[in-house]
Amino acid sequence: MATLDWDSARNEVHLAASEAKLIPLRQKPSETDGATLAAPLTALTPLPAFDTSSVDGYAVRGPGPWRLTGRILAGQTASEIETGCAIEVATGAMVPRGLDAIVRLEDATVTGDKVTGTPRDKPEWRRVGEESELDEELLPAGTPVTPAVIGMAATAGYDTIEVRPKPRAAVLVFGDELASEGKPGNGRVRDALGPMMPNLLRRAGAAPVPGFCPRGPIEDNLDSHIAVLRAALDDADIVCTTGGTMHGPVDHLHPALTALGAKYVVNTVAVRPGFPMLVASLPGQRFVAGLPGNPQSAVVALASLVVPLIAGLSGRVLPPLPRVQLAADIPGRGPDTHLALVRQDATGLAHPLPHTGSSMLRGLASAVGFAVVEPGESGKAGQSVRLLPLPGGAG
Ligand SMILES: Nc1nc2c(c(=O)[nH]1)N[C@H]1C(S)=C(S)[C@@H](COP(=O)(O)OP(=O)(O)OC[C@H]3O[C@@H](n4cnc5c(N)ncnc54)[C@H](O)[C@@H]3O)O[C@H]1N2
Ligand code: MOO
Repeated sequence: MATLDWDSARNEVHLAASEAKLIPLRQKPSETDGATLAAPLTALTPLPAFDTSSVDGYAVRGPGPWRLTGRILAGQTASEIETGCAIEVATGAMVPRGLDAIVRLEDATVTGDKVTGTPRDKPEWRRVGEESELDEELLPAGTPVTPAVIGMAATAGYDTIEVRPKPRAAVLVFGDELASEGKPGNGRVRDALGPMMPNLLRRAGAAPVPGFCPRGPIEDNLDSHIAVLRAALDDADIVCTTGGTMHGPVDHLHPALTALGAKYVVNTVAVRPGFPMLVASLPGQRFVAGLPGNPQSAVVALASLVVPLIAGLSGRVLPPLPRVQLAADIPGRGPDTHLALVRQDATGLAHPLPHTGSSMLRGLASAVGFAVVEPGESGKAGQSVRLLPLPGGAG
């Protein structure tokens, strides 16, 4: 399979994942934070569902003074008000039919059962259907569920809503040279990706699979790779592997994928760093994302391909990329897209960071994301470019 340009690779992954969208579930709104609406949220009643007082005061009909005949508290039902009468109403209460105005508590004088006062110019109650008509679409399918969406669903009277869950993700770390504790040295490096990737995936909207987030370091032989991939694919929609994407003596990812019957969606991308990144689909609507071993390259691959994978499986659009203005020049990388680490200052200007080698994490740790320098171009100070956000990146 030929190397794809960076935008095509993202689109291909999003398309393949959209065709394998996760099956919707019905859940209580409060349990759906981070999921995605599988169907439009429509108004089950007009909103508000009844004319509702927006102040504490007196509903009145006809010219004053008015005779105080009753009280309606929030939660009670209201009938009609007669001419010449006043009914005390609380904020949030249903207003009586036929009212002309509401006189605020602080604008009213009550003497015995007589109410006088002057209503304000604007009506002091919310009209039925003011926010939405019955059956109006409040939010489209594909909307990410946030706490505000949960509140909207509850307000609209939903006991359950139909959502696609967060894709379940596993992380398999390959590399016999990796140590899980202690200081690096004597040919061994600390595993940076095992601790980092599950947290990045969580920030990117996936649900880490217990026991597989991370799993590793996995022994560098083909049988171990096949066995652990098979086990992870039982429980995960997305299995992210780190390392072994090349064809060195102990790089077993490609042969393992072949043994499992995987089909490449993307296999290498014209982007620097991170070009050996891949996404493959497996039977049962499962995906493997092969992230290169160099730590920054693995993160580039996650932001480039796994974020669209999560979006597609969730039934969301490919997240549009914001734009930033560059504070300084950034070199291009010939025919490849260059993803350059940047931090943003308080005015929003994007400053290129030092320590950008693909084996380094120092620049990444201060980055908001990657400035996208287009193929064949270089970035110029003052230029507006796309920003690939780093999930959970520095603010
Ligand atoms: N002959 C060639 N060799 C390499 C090329 C190339 O074009 N021709 N490209 C280099 C680039 S660029 C990358 S990126 C890597 C990708 O290699 P792999 O995905 O097979 O990764 P590994 O070889 O397993 O590891 C690469 C590097 O990263 C370190 N590593 C791996 N995992 C971790 C981890 N969890 N935490 C910290 N560091 C990790 C590993 O020790 C290696 O130094 O291929 C190049 N080679
Ligand atoms: O492509 Mo590598 O991922 O530059 O380090």
